[in-house]
Amino acid sequence: MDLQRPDSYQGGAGPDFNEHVLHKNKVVTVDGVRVKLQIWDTAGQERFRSVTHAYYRDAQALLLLYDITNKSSFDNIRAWLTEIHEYAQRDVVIMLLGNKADMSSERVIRSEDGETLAREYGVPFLETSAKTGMNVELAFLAIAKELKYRAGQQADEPSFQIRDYVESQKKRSSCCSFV
Ligand SMILES: Nc1nc2c(ncn2[C@@H]2O[C@H](COP(=O)(O)OP(=O)(O)OP(=O)(O)O)[C@@H](O)[C@H]2O)c(=O)[nH]1
Repeated sequence: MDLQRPDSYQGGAGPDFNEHVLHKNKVVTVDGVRVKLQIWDTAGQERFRSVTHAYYRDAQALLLLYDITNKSSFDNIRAWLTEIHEYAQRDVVIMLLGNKADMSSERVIRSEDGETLAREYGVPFLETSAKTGMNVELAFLAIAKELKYRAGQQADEPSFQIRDYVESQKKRSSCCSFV
């Protein structure tokens, strides 16, 4: 399964474009099936928004990250969700991630605030740390499971609920960092 590069991308958006959109592939094994995710890491800055529209218009899934030590990054999430509703596919899989969970001494956004926001928009929520790896694999695995489920959905198959799956699997930074 691929998160495809948008058709509109012809490399013609100028040099800034490539500097601010990082592309990586990640292969996740879901129930014995290898799922290839094409990941586009778009810059969050306002001035690159016109570029990012093209990316999330064709995306199958979007991971929205804020930094738990940075209130404005959290406050910006609502604006991103509004943009997504305007430009992304109607059934795009969205996940909210509160990153830098390892930096508990500098935390300004409580885990509950992330959970409340995610609940309001009906999206799964995880706190992650790119530094320690906490919940990072889980985030990609949950997305891959959801996309694989959608691609091969059988009428008699029990439905996969990404929010329930994430809730059952997640590790909380407050209690289990030694696990
Ligand atoms: N401690 C800690 N540092 C992190 C974590 N994730 C990213 N960083 C650091 O935070 C800084 C910014 O990381 P970036 O990945 O460039 O952040 P970004 O939000 O993608 O930045 P833009 O793409 O410019 O919007 C870097 O110094 C990273 O090493 C994390 O989970 N924990």
